[in-house]
Amino acid sequence: MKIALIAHDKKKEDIIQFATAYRPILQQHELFATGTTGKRIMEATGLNITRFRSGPLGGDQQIGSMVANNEMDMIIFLRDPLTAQPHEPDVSALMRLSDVYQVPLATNMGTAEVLIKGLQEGFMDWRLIQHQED
Ligand SMILES: O=C(CO)COP(=O)(O)O
Repeated sequence: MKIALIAHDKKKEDIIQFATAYRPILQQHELFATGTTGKRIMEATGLNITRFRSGPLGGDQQIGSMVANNEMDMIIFLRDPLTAQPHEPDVSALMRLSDVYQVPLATNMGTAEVLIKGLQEGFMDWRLIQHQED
């Protein structure tokens, strides 16, 4: 599966903890991230991650483009709900596209844990069938 990992600045430590805790699961998949998030996770965990631009410079849009091409299976996006983001339209656009294409997207740690455990249990296997149809 192709999984995107994204976190706003105040959630970077949280996503590093998440990636560390679930490293054995994550390393079985193809990982993508926005620029700074990916760099921080790679440094902390050694996971192999394809990095896009930083969020404010278009990284969310690049991941959105993968969603629109049906090339992204899951998004973990730990958002900071208490800080205004200069690129809020890009953030909203990514969430909108995920809804358009039925791509599971977690915006907080609680949902992220459910998604990653569900992934391990095979709850995402429907995406494999969809890939075969493309
Ligand atoms: O701003 C972001 C998502 O909207 C994240 O970008 P960075 O990973 O580059 O900090």
